[in-house]
Amino acid sequence: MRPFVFVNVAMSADGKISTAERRQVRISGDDDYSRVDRIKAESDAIMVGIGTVLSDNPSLTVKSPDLRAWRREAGKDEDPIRVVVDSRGRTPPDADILHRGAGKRIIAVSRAASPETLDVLRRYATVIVTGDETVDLSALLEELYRLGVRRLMVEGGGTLIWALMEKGLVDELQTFIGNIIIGGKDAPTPVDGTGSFRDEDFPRLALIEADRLDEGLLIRWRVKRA
Ligand SMILES: NC(=O)C1=CN([C@@H]2O[C@H](COP(=O)(O)OP(=O)(O)OC[C@H]3O[C@@H](n4cnc5c(N)ncnc54)[C@H](O)[C@@H]3O)[C@@H](O)[C@H]2O)C=CC1
Ligand SMILES: Nc1nc(O)c(N)c(N[C@@H]2O[C@H](COP(=O)(O)O)[C@@H](O)[C@H]2O)n1
Repeated sequence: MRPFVFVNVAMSADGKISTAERRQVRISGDDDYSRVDRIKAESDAIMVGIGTVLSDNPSLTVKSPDLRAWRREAGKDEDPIRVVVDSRGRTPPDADILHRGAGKRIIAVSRAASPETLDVLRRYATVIVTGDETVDLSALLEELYRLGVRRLMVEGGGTLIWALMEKGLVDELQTFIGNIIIGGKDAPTPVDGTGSFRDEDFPRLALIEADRLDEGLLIRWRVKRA
C-alpha cells in the first residue's frame, strides 16, 4: 500500500520551473501561494528532492497561522511531515527544512550514503535507508504509508517528479502556469530526468479542472492507469 501522491508545481508560460542556473523564481501570485499553503496543510507529508533543498533551501512549512491552528486543533503537528529524497545524504545540517517549523522530518537515503553522514543527519531527522545507489521510491512510499501517511504532496523538482512518474507512482498533477517567461533550454521543467519512456508508456492524463487564478491558470490532471 502507498499514499495518494499528488505533484504540485508552478511553471512559467514557457514551461520552466526555475532558471537554468536553478535560481528560484516567483511564478505564483498571492492566490496561488494561498492555495499551495492550503493543500500543504491538508497533506500528511510533503516531499522534495535534494536538488530542491540545495538550490532553494525551502522550509516547506505551512505559512498561514489559521491553517497552523486548524492542524493543531485536529491533533496534528502544525506542519506536515517533511521528506527529503537524498540518496547520498547531502542535506546540509543547517538546512531550513530541518530547523524551521514543527513536526517530523524524514531524510530518505540509499545504501550508498556513508554511515558518518547518516550519524549527523540522525540528530535532526528520521533516516530511512532504501535502494542501493538511489532511493527506492516504491519502498519509501510503502514505508511512509506504514507511518500513517495517506496523502503525500510532492513539490519537486523535475528529477524527482520524473522518477515518480516513470514508476507510475503519481496519482494527480496540479500545475500552476504563471504569467512570466523564464526561457533557457537548460532551465528545469516539471518533469525532467531522462524522459526515456517508450511510446506506449507515456503517462496519459485526464483533465479534472482548469481555472483562472491570479494572472495565470491552475490545471489539475489525474494520471490514468495503464
Ligand atoms: N516552481 C516550482 O514549483 C518548483 C521548482 N523547483 C526547482 O527545481 C530545481 C531542482 O530540481 P532538480 O535539480 O531536478 O532536483 P530534485 O529536487 O528533483 O532532486 C533530485 C535529486 O534527488 C535525488 N534522488 C534520490 N533518489 C532518487 C530517485 N530514486 N530518483 C530521482 N532522484 C533521486 C538525486 O540526488 C537527484 O539528483 C530547482 O531549480 C528548484 O528551484 C523545485 C520545486 C518546485
Ligand atoms: N507554488 C510555488 N510557486 C512558485 O512561484 C515557486 N517558486 C514555488 N517554489 C517552491 O516553493 C518552495 C519554497 O518553499 P518555502 O517557502 O521555503 O516553504 C521552493 O523550494 C519550491 O519547491 N512554488
